[in-house]
Amino acid sequence: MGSSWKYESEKAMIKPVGMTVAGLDTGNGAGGETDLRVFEVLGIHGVFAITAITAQSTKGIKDINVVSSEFLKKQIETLLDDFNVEAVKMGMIYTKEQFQVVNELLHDSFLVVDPVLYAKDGTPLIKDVEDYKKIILPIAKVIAPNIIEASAISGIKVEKESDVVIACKKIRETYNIAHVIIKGGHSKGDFSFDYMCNEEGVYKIGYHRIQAKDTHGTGSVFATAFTAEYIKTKDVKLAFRKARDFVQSPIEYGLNIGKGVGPVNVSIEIMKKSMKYEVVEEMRRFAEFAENNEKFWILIPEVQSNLAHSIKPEYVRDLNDIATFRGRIIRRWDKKVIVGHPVVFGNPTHTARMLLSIILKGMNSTCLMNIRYDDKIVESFKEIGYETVEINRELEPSHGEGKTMQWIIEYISGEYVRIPNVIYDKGTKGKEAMIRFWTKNMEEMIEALDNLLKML
Ligand SMILES: Nc1ncnc2c1ncn2[C@@H]1O[C@H](COP(=O)(O)OP(=O)(O)O)[C@@H](O)[C@H]1O
Ligand SMILES: Cc1ncc(COP(=O)(O)O)c(N)n1
Repeated sequence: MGSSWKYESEKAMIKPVGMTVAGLDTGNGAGGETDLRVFEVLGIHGVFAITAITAQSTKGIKDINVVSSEFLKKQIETLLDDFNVEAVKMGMIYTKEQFQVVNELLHDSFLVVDPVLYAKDGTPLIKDVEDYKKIILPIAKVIAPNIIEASAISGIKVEKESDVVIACKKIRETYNIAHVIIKGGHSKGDFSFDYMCNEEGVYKIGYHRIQAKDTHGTGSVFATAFTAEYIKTKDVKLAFRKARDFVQSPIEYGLNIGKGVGPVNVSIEIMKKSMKYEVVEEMRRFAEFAENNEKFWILIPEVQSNLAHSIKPEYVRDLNDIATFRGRIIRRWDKKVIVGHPVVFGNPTHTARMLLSIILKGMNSTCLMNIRYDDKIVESFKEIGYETVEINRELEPSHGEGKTMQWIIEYISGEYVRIPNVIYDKGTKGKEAMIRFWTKNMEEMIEALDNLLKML
């Protein structure tokens, strides 16, 4: 090694390439630059031929500067000359001359068309609509209108489920498009249903409709995710399923930025994954602390302990965002403490449930451990400066397994503005007395327990 080491360039990476032909949204909520982010998140190298620059924010479109058809042609030719473009997503495209360029250069491509007739604020994003229908639609392999666009393209007013299927079939037959997807974001009901119809039949996918304000870009994200998944699998049905699944979290975690309709949160899932990795690392650090501290066994009750640790509280939605040790934290006969790896998310333990309830009450909490009940331990927590609260388990109504932790937190939050960090009960028939201790982060958890153990 040493000076003889050299960079192994043979290991250079490759990625499939997808193209977006779209407008630029200066507010980065929809349009081509959002498509590039979707491609990136889904493992595709995105390239972008730009049709128009919109002066746009969450408040809407103020102006449009159309790129000449000659320059659009230059861009697409330049990209096709160099990259192996496996599929093309098309969003905003404005003039008849631009349609002709696309027809000339991309008629053989796997073209996924998002017919963005109007932006959310009502601004037309396609000027020469009749020419668009004649020139662009017949070369599309897939088209993905929302119900308003589907009505305009098919001439059938799409309101009920049966209208969707009729419009789907009519668009398919009129323009000879292999796969027509009608998106249900603008319809009503508890579920947002999307339909795809092709030669083989009609497929319907429904996800819970999220009561969301910040939905700018849903259509761009769906069509680009579809294109990316098609590039990876070459399977239209699978791409439809995966794209639909992909848009749900970005809508759920929509960004409340700007004064209008905020953008959807494209990178939320990779962000959550990287937060989960940090959680795993911190759990490992905790395990080392617990196994190496000679007095740690003092804290472990008969039922054994566990530590629940979550990603940042504002990102927590359910138990899947909270980790625990699958094998708990165990005190052996010889007082040795063993941490039962692995770290798992979504395990419905008491500690995870209680942490979730505390987080959902708005506390800035990410760690919770259950600790053996002992007067001395409670007193030591007080001495360190933590607020404590005693719960009388006799007051608990009968509500079956799995509800106790939620009940405890409901009960406390009825009495306290801020949920105390130390919550204990002296047990009841068949239930061991227990202390539950939460902190804002792992740093604080380890420091507090270290100090506590020095006092015992
Ligand atoms: N409030 C919502 N809850 C869940 N899914 C939604 C919601 N709004 C839109 N979607 C989904 O987002 C995708 C884009 O749909 P839509 O909003 O109809 O498109 P567009 O942005 O073109 O108007 C579809 O898969 C649709 O089901
Ligand atoms: C450049 C550009 N392309 C597409 C849309 C549609 O997006 P939405 O339907 O979310 O407004 C947009 N507003 N701007």
